[in-house]
Amino acid sequence: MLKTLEYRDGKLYIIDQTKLPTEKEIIAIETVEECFDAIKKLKVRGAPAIGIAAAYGVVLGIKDLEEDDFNSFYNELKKISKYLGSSRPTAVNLFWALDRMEKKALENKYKPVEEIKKILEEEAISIQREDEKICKKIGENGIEVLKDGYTILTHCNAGVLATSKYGTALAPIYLAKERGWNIKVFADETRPLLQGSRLTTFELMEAGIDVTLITDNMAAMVMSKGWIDVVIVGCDRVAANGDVANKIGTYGVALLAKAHNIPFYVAGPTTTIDLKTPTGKDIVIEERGREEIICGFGKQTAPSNVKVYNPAFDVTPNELIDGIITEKGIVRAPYDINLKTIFSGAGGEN
Ligand SMILES: CSC[C@H]1O[C@H](OP(=O)(O)O)[C@H](O)[C@@H]1O
Repeated sequence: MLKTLEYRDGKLYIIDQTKLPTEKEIIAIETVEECFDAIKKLKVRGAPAIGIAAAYGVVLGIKDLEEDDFNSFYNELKKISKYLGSSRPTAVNLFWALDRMEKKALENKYKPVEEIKKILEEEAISIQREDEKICKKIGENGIEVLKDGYTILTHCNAGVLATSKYGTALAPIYLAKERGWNIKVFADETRPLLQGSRLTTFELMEAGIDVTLITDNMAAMVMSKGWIDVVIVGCDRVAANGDVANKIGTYGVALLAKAHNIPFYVAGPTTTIDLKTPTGKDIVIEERGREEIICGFGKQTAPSNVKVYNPAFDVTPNELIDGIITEKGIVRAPYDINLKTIFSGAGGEN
């Protein structure tokens, strides 16, 4: 299985996902600026992977700090955290990971700064290791919505490349394959950055899983033919009422699934659930550059001065979602109650 991120000898190694599928280039990230750039340019991407990378970004940013009193050190750490947090606004895992690193520093405020740096390095490693276990659990919980012989449609990439391992939406598919089930996948190409055609097809084929690439505007026809048994997608932020921000186009896929009576599931760790954000209307949607649409991957496909709107995410209202597959179980409606329940540790199928 691919390894999206690896921290060793004080450097963060990532697959540069902007080069996939034609080049599998591993790059070393040695500074917080390089980490910011990698997240901003989607060299590393996907909510959990962004959070893990940002945690290591804090480690890289503090390693050469010379402040030896806690308050000065902590002020610098907060600046580094704020800087990394300005890279992308929608995936809540980024902010969750940064908050966790800040809290860890505060918990150890009476220790020597050099010891705190070591503790924070260990905290970032823990975040990555925990994500591996969480994604495996999402796979185990998510397999409940699959059957041997099923065909799944997915959008964007919520696989290994978006996490530390296994993925979220793709985790149940990998587990089904391990169990010897006959599983097929239709992957939306997912314009404009083509995470589906560049990344999802790449990683599923590497794993020997039957995947068919379709353009985004084919999903309706494929569903109308009865070829899809279930839709599973990832998530970048789940609001307290169960509205979900995910890659642009997800909302349309959810509407199509409803129209064709196809179950629609979202998969993600509880670190992607944001109880502080009441509804999907309150989620900040990242808008990206015009060049991604009019000049995607090197070919100009529109007049250079055409007006462009390029939101990287959209929001799927909770009423279109049959369940949210987490490491603590599958959360179902009423989401405003049941999302709080899994945070109270009660967890499990609702
Ligand atoms: C497992 S989270 C994956 C999630 O993140 C992707 O966004 P991006 O490629 O812009 O980082 C997409 O929304 C996926 O569903």
